[in-house]
Amino acid sequence: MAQTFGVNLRGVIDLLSHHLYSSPRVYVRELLQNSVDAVTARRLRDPGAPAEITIECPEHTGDGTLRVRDTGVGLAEAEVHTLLSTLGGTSKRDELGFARRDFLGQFGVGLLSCFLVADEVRLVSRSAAGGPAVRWVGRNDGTYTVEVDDSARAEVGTTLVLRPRRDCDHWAEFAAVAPLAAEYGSLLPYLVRVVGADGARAVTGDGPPWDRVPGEGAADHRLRLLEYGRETFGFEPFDALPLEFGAVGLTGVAFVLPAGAHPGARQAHRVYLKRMLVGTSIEGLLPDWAYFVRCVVDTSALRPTASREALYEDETLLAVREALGGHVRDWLVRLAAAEPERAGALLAAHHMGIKSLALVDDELLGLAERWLPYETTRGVLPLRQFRRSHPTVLFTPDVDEFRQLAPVAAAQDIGLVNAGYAYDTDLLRRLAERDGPDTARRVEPRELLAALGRPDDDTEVALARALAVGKAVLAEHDCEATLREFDPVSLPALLIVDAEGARRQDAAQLRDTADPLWSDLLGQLVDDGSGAAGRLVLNTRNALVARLAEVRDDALLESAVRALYVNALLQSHRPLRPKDTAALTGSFLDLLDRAIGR
Ligand SMILES: Nc1ncnc2c1ncn2[C@@H]1O[C@H](COP(=O)(O)OP(=O)(O)OP(=O)(O)O)[C@@H](O)[C@H]1O
Repeated sequence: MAQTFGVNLRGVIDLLSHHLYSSPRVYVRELLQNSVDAVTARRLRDPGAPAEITIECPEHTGDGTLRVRDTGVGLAEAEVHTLLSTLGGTSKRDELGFARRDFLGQFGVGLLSCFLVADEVRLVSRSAAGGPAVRWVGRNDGTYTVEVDDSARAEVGTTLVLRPRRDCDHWAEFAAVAPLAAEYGSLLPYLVRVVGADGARAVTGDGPPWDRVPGEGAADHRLRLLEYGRETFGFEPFDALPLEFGAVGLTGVAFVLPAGAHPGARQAHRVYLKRMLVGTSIEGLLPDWAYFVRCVVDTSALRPTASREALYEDETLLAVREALGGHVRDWLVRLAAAEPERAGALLAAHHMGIKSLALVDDELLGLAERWLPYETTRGVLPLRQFRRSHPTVLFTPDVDEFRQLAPVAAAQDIGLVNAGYAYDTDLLRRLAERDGPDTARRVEPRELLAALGRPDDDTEVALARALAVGKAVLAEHDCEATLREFDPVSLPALLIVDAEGARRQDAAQLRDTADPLWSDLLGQLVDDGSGAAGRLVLNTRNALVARLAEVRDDALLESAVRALYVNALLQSHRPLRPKDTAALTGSFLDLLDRAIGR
């Protein structure tokens, strides 16, 4: 026979009240929300009914309690049992169990948040549907009492009373409650007042601050939005984009950050659901690439999690995210057309997000090409400008490789673009897909070698000996020496290592240190390749290299070639292997010794 689960009430209440919510502060929100929903329910039947919610703090009540009074729909005796005293019991779901769109609550647990600050909650209520007034007392051990007392309350509505535990006194004080009520409820459509020792303070105002007030011009509205953004987020917005999506009942405003935000920075949006604040650092409202935009929105379509501290990740949230992302993107495209200079500055400030979007969006690809600055051999330029002088964009997918090759490439008038930062290589590949394979191509280091001139025969003969000695020395480093004449003359040697060669070098290094099993495997990798991994290109235009022709002492030649090799290796920013470090120390000390000894 099927049996039903037993429930440890105290445990469940403790779980829901203490572990669902992140802070006791939310009890203000939950009580406010219940009163708002009660007023809404009453007004659905009687649009002219009063709509007032008053929170009276202990400074006003004088007996240490906090009271929340509303002119809502009230509860009859039977409802007190089924709704108020039943965990998960709620009047805010329809027959099919779906949350009703008019109401803020839906889970039937919010009232338990009172037990974050009090052990007992009292309530008196009179239902708009008629019947006598009722008193209810609920305790955190899961017990409650109900009594009908028609004299308890004359008007329709509800008053909830709680006496904070001694350690929670401060949560009920006016100084805590008024700011909390204002934070959560300032946009609520009914009058909400908090009463302290000095009288009442209304926390609700004129509705969403982003709404255009009657008679307000577009320019004034914009200035007001910018001011609101400044106050809310503490930065001077680059721009403010009004948001309005009727389909998901969303209104609000998006603020664009002025300077570069970190792409990994958390998106922190201020989100209201049906005019009640959900949180000030809600994530996931915009696509990741739009990390430089912060929104304040109110929506009726999104769902909160049970704690009401985050948004439920559902289809609607996906649709909202896509719609908001599209809006920001369209704004960017419009800005680029109307105010190109401004757009350029903005794109440069947020290039990471724009680049990631450009990978999947042709229009943004165009903007990125036109505006985003790239490091090139002709200086820092947008790609479109670079392409005017170099129809084929040759790029290096690695920053170090660019640093090493750029001076030589520039001197030969070969245009090179540094595509070593995030998204750059993929972006250039997308350009090539869009405009044809000749648009952009990864430069092969050996290609650069082919562009460097060969020295004349006399120079080759004069340096043949140095080259022969160098060959033996460099073989230890899996490198070959070659003579070329090129600019800049100040550069004695250039080390060209292709990716495949570098891989073999790494494998060889590992093989020397790895255990036998790996050594075998790595050995195959190393043996697969043909020829040396690197090429030390000696610049015959350089005076030092030219003077190697006069050196007769082989030991000195060896040290000189070693020193040139290590110097070129350091310039390429590649890591030094142990034998490279040994070559650096050995050649340096030998040359120093010779210099001092002379
Ligand atoms: N001030 C009030 N006036 C009238 N009815 C109320 C009041 N407060 C609570 N209730 C009734 O008690 C029920 C349970 O309230 P509770 O706050 O626990 O959950 P909820 O508001 O339905 O959902 P949620 O957990 O999402 O807040 C409500 O659905 C409502 O019917």
